[in-house]
Parts: sequence; C-alpha cells; structure tokens
Amino acid sequence: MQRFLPLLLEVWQQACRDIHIDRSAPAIAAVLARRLPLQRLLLYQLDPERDCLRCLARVQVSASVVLESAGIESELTREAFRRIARWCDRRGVIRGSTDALERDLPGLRLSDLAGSLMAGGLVSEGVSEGGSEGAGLGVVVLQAADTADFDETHEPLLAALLDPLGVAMQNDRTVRELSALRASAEADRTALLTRLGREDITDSVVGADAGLRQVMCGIELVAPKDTPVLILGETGAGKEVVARAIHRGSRRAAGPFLRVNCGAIPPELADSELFGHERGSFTGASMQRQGWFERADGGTLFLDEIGELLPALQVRLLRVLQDGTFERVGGQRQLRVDVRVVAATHRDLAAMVAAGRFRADLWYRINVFPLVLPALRERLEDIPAMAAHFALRAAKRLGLSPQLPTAEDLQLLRAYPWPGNVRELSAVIERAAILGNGGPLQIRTALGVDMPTVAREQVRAETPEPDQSLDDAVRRHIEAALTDCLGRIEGPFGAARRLEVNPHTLRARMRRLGIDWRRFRPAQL
Ligand SMILES: Nc1ncnc2c1ncn2[C@@H]1O[C@H](COP(=O)(O)OP(=O)(O)OP(=O)(O)O)[C@@H](O)[C@H]1O
Repeated sequence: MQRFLPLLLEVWQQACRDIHIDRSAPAIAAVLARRLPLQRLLLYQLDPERDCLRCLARVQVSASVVLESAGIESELTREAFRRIARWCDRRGVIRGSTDALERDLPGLRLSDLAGSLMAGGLVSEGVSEGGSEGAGLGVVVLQAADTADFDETHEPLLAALLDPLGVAMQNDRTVRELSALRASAEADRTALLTRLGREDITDSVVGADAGLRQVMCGIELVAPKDTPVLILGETGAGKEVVARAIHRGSRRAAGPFLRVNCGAIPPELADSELFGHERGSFTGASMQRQGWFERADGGTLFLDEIGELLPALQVRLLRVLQDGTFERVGGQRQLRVDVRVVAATHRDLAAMVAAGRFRADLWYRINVFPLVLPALRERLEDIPAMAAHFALRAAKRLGLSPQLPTAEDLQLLRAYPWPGNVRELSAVIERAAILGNGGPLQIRTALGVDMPTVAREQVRAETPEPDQSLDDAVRRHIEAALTDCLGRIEGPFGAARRLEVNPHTLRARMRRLGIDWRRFRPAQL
C-alpha cells in the first residue's frame, strides 16, 4: 500500500475536486494512466431499487472525455444483482478477458470492450472487508491499452483504488439523492400551494369573527407564551389551521412550523423520526439524520394525532417537554432544543388516560391550555363565509368563472350534518363547482340530495370512514399501485407512471409513510 501512496493521494484529490463522479472521472483516469497501461475507465453503480447496473462514467483516456454510453442501464435478474452486490461487499478484484469477467459477474455487459480487463467492487465508506451485506455500491472496470495486458502486479493497485473510488461513488449518490429530495420537496410545495389555491402559505382563518371567535380569543392569549397547547376537535375541523395561527402569533413566527402525524410514523422508525439518529446506529442509517425536534428548533412542532403516539415515545416526549433535552438514536450527546409543542387529537384523551392507553403525566404536561374546536355543525353561522371562500378558491384553481352559493344552496348546506367538517365542506363545494362547470354551483347534486336513494347508499358504503386519515388513504393507494407493478417505481411499468407522479416524489412519499417497495417484489425476481 505504501508504494501507492503518492498515486492514491492524487486520486483522492481528483475525487474530491468534483462531487459528481462523472465529472471527476476523466481526471482520475488521467492520473491512473501514468501508472497503468490504461485505455478506458468505466464506473457502474448498483441500484437496489431497480435491480440494475447504471453506467455513471465511461472515460476514454486518450480523449479524456466521458463517452456517451454513460447513463445506460442494464437490468439484472435478482440473482445476478445479489451476486454482484455480494462480490462488491467482499471488495472483489478480477483480472481477465471480457468473457472471464462476464462469466464471474453475470449481468456486467462488457461485450464492446476487447482485450485485457480488470474489475473491482466498490462499497460504502467504512465497511470493512467481508462487512455487512447491502453495502455494495458499484463496480469499476479498467480496460488495458490495445498493445498491453494487465498483469498480477496491477491487481494490488486496483485493490488500493477501491477506497477513494468507493467514497467518490458514495458522495455522488448522496448528492443525487439530496438533490432529488430537494426537487421533490419543491414539487410537493408547489403542488400543495396550487391545491390550496394560494401563491404562498399565508393562512386565513374563516370564521375568526363568528363561530371561532372564542377559539381565536384563546389563541391570542396563549400564542405569545411558550406554553404547550392541546387542540381538541373532530377530524377536518381545522386543528392544523389553529396550530398555524398559534405559530404565527408567537415570537417563533419567523422560525419553522413542522407538522408530524403521530399516527403515520412507522413504529420501527419512530424514535429516529422524532429524535434523529447517528450514522451507523442501525442498518440503513448511512448518514446522520436530524429528527423533527431538531428541525423545529426555534419554532413550533405540531404533533397531530397525539393520541396515536406509541407508549415508548410518550416517555421520551415527556422528557423533552420537561427539560428540553434528548439524545439521537445511537448517540451519547445530550441535545437541547428550543421547541414549542402544539398537540392535537380527535380522540377523547381523558378517556384514554383512564383506560391506561395514554400516560397521565404526559397528559398533564400537554393539557396546560386546551383549545376545543367546535364541529362545523355547531357553528352553522360560519357556513356562508366558508362556502363563499371555498367556491372562490375552487373557481380560481379550476380556471372557472367565480360563482357564489345561492340562498337555497346555503339552506341545504346548513341542513347537512358535516361528519367530515370543514374538509368535507371544501370538497363538496369543489365538486359543486366542477359539476357547474362555470355556471351556478351544483350544490344539490354535490351533496347527493338529487341522487336516487340506492345510489346514495352505495356512495355512502364506498366512502372511507371519516376516521381514516389522508395519509392512510394515500398509503393504500400507493400500495395498490406497487402491488400491480410488482414493486417497481420507475419506468414504463412502474408505480410512479401509473400514479402520474414524479418517481422522486413517490419515493419521498413512500419514505415518509414507511412503505418498503421490497414487500411488493415477488421472491423469484
Ligand atoms: N377556519 C378555517 N378557515 C379556512 N379553512 C379552514 C378552516 N378550518 C379548516 N379549514 C380547511 O379545512 C381543511 C381541514 O383542516 P385541518 O387540516 O386544519 O383539519 P384537522 O382538524 O387538522 O384535520 P385532521 O384531524 O384530519 O388532521 C384544510 O384544507 C383547511 O385549510
């Protein structure tokens, strides 16, 4: 190893110069060409989600350019993928002809490369020889010049190169994942704002001067303090709207507002989601991650559906609320954050405490200032303003001329019991606007008043329980698509195409909802 140090140093330097490996590869190849009879350098990345090998860079040394076949993917059978991944995990090195390499690593398509070749397996940084399976990152292939062959003295050199090239590939992968996540977050934000019919998130509380007057008085009193707030109300009544209003009225308004749906956190990741984890603290924790508490530092953390919080997390949450400290999963260091917690639930928490399903000490801690949000049927005076608000919003979003509800429409809306509260009202108005198609709102039809009884019963039977959260509905929808697509996400037969969303957005949503594509892959694939 000692004798390769100057060369390795140069390779490390080139690898660090540009985090995108396809851009650093030509300089790395030029450095290697001074010690090896090198004609081409090829870098392949393993994609475990799609069982394929993707060519990231294919450099011709004489031209020092990345050739066009970079980016091409070869789909592998499950067995071939596993075989190459295991070989990479062992940091394998092979020398021989195209046939020999393809025989030992089936799936690595090298048929257009003639002459003497060497290949080496790349793994994530920090995984020792024979380390955990699944660290395999990719393969580096070197092709000798036409007039020369690689010999056994070249193998130790390639073995020494696996470290810097592995790190370069890991960095490349991380940066790609981060930019994909960022793009999907941006896309989600834009889509959300469009769905809300807003240019930006400037929340308005309809009914602030009428049915919600008392709630607004409570918000005004408590917002400037750092006291925890518990918002109680039926599903869709506007608990998040109230939580945001508290945040806006607090000294933390310029800080982050983060919402966590406690019922949608996958149990095995719950600790890490809330409190973060240190790198390597469990399988799959390839990077350090900040949890929700750290990310909400200086702002407000909205714990929605707090009644669903797992018992173990109830204990940890109590500790953060008491002294503001916690540790990341796998970490020793105590972290201190300045976070105001606003919690919400549609459940009867007092009854859950009495039944032993929610910790009494946590309940006292979060129940310092409860705000009870009345159901929509208890504040019928808000219906005209809300119906007008949602009608104008729907017209804007659908590109239709604005139509307001008539007196007869309002009478119908007041007579309806609204089990789904404001969320349901907003959906009914949007449906009425679509049915009206620019003409008067079709409130009767949208409410199902004109439907024959049989059809109405059928709709009712198919309507999800009001208790089913939006996350549950989205999860079921994604899982159905993954089942049909055998776990594939991208490509013409992938779930993203079927759901008409960007694959990055779908992956981010699956991560958030804790959906693992592998569950949908048939065993033989
Ligand atoms: N007072 C209000 N003014 C304007 N829009 C409202 C109001 N209340 C609720 N909404 C709208 O109704 C929908 C549901 O509100 P929100 O998500 O705050 O309800 P929630 O009680 O938090 O629901 P869940 O219990 O399902 O989490 C949102 O689109 C929200 O913008």
